[in-house]
Amino acid sequence: MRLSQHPGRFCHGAAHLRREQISALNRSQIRVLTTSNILWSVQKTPEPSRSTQLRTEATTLSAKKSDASANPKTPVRIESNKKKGDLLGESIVTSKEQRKADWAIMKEMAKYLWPKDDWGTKLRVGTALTLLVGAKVLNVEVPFYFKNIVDSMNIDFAAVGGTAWTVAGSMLIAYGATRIGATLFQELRNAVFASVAQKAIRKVAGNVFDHLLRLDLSFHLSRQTGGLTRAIDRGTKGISFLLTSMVFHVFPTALEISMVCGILTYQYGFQFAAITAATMVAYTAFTITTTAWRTKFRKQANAADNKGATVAVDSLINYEAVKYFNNEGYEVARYDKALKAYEDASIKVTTSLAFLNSGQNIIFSSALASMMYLAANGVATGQLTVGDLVMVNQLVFQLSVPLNFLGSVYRELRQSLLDMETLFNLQKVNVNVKEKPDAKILNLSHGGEIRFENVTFGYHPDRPILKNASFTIPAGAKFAVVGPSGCGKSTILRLLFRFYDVQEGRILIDGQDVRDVTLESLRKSIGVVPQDTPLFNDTIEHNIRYGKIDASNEEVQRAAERAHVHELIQRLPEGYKTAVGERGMMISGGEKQRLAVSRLILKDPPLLFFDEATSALDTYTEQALLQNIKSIIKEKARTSVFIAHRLRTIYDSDQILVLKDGHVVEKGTHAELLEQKGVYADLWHAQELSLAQDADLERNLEVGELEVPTAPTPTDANKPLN
Ligand SMILES: Nc1ncnc2c1ncn2[C@@H]1O[C@H](COP(=O)(O)OP(=O)(O)OP(=O)(O)O)[C@@H](O)[C@H]1O
Repeated sequence: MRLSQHPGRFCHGAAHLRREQISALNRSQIRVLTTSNILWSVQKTPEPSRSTQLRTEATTLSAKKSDASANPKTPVRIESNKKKGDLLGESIVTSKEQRKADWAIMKEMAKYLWPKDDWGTKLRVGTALTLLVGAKVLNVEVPFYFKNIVDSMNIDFAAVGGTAWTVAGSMLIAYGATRIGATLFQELRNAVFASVAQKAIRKVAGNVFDHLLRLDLSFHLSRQTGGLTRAIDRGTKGISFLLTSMVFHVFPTALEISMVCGILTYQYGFQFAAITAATMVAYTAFTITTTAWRTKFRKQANAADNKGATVAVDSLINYEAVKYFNNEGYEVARYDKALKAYEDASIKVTTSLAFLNSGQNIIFSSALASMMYLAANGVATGQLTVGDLVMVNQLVFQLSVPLNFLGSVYRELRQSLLDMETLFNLQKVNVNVKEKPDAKILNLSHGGEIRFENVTFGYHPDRPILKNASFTIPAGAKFAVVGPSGCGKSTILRLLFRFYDVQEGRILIDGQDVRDVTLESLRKSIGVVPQDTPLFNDTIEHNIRYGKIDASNEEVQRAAERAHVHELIQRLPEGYKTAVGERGMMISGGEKQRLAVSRLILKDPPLLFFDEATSALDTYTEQALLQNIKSIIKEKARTSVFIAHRLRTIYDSDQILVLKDGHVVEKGTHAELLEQKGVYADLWHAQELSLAQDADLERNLEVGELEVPTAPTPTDANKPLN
């Protein structure tokens, strides 16, 4: 059972909780509730304490997402001069820019067609081209045989005697064989070329994925997963089309048109060739201009498609939040809005396609009719035979296939280029946190002392989170960071891990600036148990082993034992093979935290960070796990940093740092801080008081009916509660 996050609502409602309702709560929940209300009032922050917040990752994720996306200054830089919306193909750019981008993509793709040092691919492309020329030559021969068959049949069979076979037999065989040959060559060509396109797809998709994983956290926090995956999907499909069309459509159609024009000129004079050439020019010009006009509808459809996918994925990821607030109708309406936009754009795409098809057909049919008129005239004047008339018809008609193709190819080509542009733009997103070319391997020979020197940092320049913060975490010490929610505790870890770089000051580990060492050695040295454990939609075993991919089953089990989760896993019907669900939604928050500790144990790093690592555990499991964490820290004298709201979990630290409003306000041991009677002392007393109350509450629960005390108001935060 979860309770209201709102302190005000809680104090109002809790007073009226009846005995049976209270009994239904588990005791640790009651304790957490009272503690958090006191904390809230002591800190005087408008936010409820983290302990009472719904701990669904979904809520956190969406909150951070909206936070990041709401701010236009999200630190994502894109090299191109277009807006961020371009990433998903949403903004309309000028045709000149578009052409430049198209050419860049074509050039890039040409590298995959003729890759340096890859003789296998070159051989395949060469063979495919030879087969293609063969198929086209055979194709152009078909009308010749047809003409000869018609001419040889143009006799009086009754007078001459014999059959069609004796008269036109060889021509019929040649006609059939040429047609079969052309088809075989074409299919063989497709088979030979298939691996070239597939290899290119694999390579580009792999590069994009690799780049995405290297991008900054800030990019991923502001990403729209649904739209992104859709764009990648379309982009990779576009690669295959672009490569195929570059080799099989543009080049061969040009070849076929030239051959037909040549034959017509040679056989029947320039008039025929002139009509063919004029038709080609008109056809191509019409296709290009109409397609350019239609492109904007396609872009709109793409943007709406991405939006729809984003809304759908976001709603499904946040399924629990949707249910908590009965917002199914709202989500469906949001999705429907995107679908409606897609519907409108798609209708425009289809109607404009009808216009394009009709125009192409009118141009082509007019040309065919004119040629037929010229040929019929020739037959009437005795200059041409009926076979010639048929041949002209067939030659020109045969052109309609590649031409029609060319029209749709151009259309699809534009579409593919658009989709691929999104894909290629993703590869251009800049990584802000870069490794220096001369970066060194982090050397921890001094035991892992961490020093923040005058560090100023804000996710957005106008809202600093840490302000000139300086402190030292001694090597091998147990160090704690406390302070009100949102004061920047987790930010310390993100900076140390170099998810972000500081704006001023520097962070040193054993005297080395984190910006001067390789990212790999830095991140390898730091182990983190985060607030919200990211889990893969796989088995428990896979998720634990993620700390050390090559760990043996025994190592995995040993890590689980030390994290106090082994027994629990064994009780599950499928044990270590139990699936945890998407983002670990099928296991509890406490189980997730223990899996995170198991991972950390397997990773075995020298510097440890625990960001509210035990906040979701009951007191008993928390104490047991903390004991084990202590032994892990001690066994190699590791530097460890604990971020905690519950001061009882960190009071025995070698040093405690109190942060407030981005400043270090106090530091010292527990005893020293109590002596100072400052923020820490207030928090400590408030929490102790609440624990005493919890004990009372638990005792009273055992003896009879009771009213839960209301939460204190901010003004009486330090007074004893009744
Ligand atoms: N990626 C981000 N982009 C913008 N602002 C952020 C981002 N991450 C955190 N913040 C903001 O920075 C501030 C400090 O965040 P941080 O997570 O360090 O707080 P915290 O002290 O660990 O809080 P808590 O105790 O609630 O975990 C918060 O106001 C938070 O909203």
